[in-house]
Amino acid sequence: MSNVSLVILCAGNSSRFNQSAKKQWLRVNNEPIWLYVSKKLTSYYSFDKIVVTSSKNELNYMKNFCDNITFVEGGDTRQKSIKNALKHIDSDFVMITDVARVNIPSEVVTNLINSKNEADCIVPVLDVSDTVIYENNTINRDNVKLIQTPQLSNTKILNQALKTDIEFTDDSSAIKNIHGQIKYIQGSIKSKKITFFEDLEIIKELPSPSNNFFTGTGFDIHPFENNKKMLLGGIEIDVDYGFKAHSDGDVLIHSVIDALLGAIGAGDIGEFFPDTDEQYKGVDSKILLKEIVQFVKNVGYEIINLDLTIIAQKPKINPYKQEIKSKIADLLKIEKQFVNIKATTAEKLGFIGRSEGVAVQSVATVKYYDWKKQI
Ligand SMILES: Nc1ccn([C@@H]2O[C@H](COP(=O)(O)OP(=O)(O)OP(=O)(O)O)[C@@H](O)[C@H]2O)c(=O)n1
Ligand SMILES: C[C@](O)(CO)[C@H](O)COP(=O)(O)O
Repeated sequence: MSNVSLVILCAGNSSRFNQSAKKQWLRVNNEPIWLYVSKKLTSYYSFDKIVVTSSKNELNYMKNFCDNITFVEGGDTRQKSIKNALKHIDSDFVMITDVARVNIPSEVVTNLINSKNEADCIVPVLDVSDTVIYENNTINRDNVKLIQTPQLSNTKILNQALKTDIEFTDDSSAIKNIHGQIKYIQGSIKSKKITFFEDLEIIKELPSPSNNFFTGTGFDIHPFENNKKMLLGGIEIDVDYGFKAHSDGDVLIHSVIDALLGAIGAGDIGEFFPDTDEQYKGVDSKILLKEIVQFVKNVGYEIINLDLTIIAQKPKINPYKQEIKSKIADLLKIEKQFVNIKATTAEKLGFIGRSEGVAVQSVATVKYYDWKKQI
């Protein structure tokens, strides 16, 4: 046992990166950055345990990628995410890093490990080579250091240091606040963090996302219910019956959601919006689809096209096809030409043939967001 655990902080919103995909979900070949970073750091050193913090809605999805990482829900701030992660650490030392420092060199990790008994927190820093102005006055740049991650802390002392309401921007500042001992070691320009879109330059040497296309299928059925508004594909259908359901019953949108989740390997609609949850009672399915489209994009995909088959003895679908296409294209934020709708009866066979309900089958295709093309 090495007595050192690794925490990769990955629960941020990536708001300053300002792209449809979050920075932690950019792909290197088929690997999201967070997994790439985790594999890289664990190739340098044999950590006791690897903990990755995740935002609440990405936590279950992350678990689909590997079994040797403990995934922990992050908090509203970096520091709260660290506190949550520390609850899962039982080694004496913990190395904590930002996920967006993608190119950390092995020497930095080795130097941190080798210094672990020399202070309460070991911190890689960089000197500043430009002139520095602070509140309009030029100050001695030799006194200015840029603090990086990973930082290696004594777990007990870090836990103690974080028992505060003060929000620190890094672990060493919290430890310094309780008069812990800090040792600064040489950082690396290669450890620079991706914060803004322009910072993609940092990873331009890494392989592009793979050109793979991914497909997913969706299927949903709802029975009719009299005297209810019918919503299908996000539009109102002019009949005096609707669909029986926990939500608004939009069987087409539910099928599309499952196809999208299938394409990105994220399970099914019930895992995101359980039909036992009161908050989804009567919910507008367009809201659910918007949330899923956002999720698909956040975790690093672009939607290519959608092909739908509506199986209905009644109502007649043809008069509504164009309007449904426009609505779905708008919700998916793709061009209308990439949404296809087919309708068929069930030839009077079975429950659909007896006009008891409608089924919709969908196929969605997605590909990775290509960050390299954006540089
Ligand atoms: N509540 C939070 C906020 C941030 N982080 C992580 O802490 C690091 C801080 O880096 P930063 O560049 O600030 O990431 P974001 O918070 O995602 O970026 P932004 O501030 O632009 O939204 C990142 O690894 C981020 O995922 C976290 O785990 N939990
Ligand atoms: C921890 C850190 O990376 C050290 O420089 C930095 O403080 C993180 O800052 P951010 O505001 O979360 O980008």
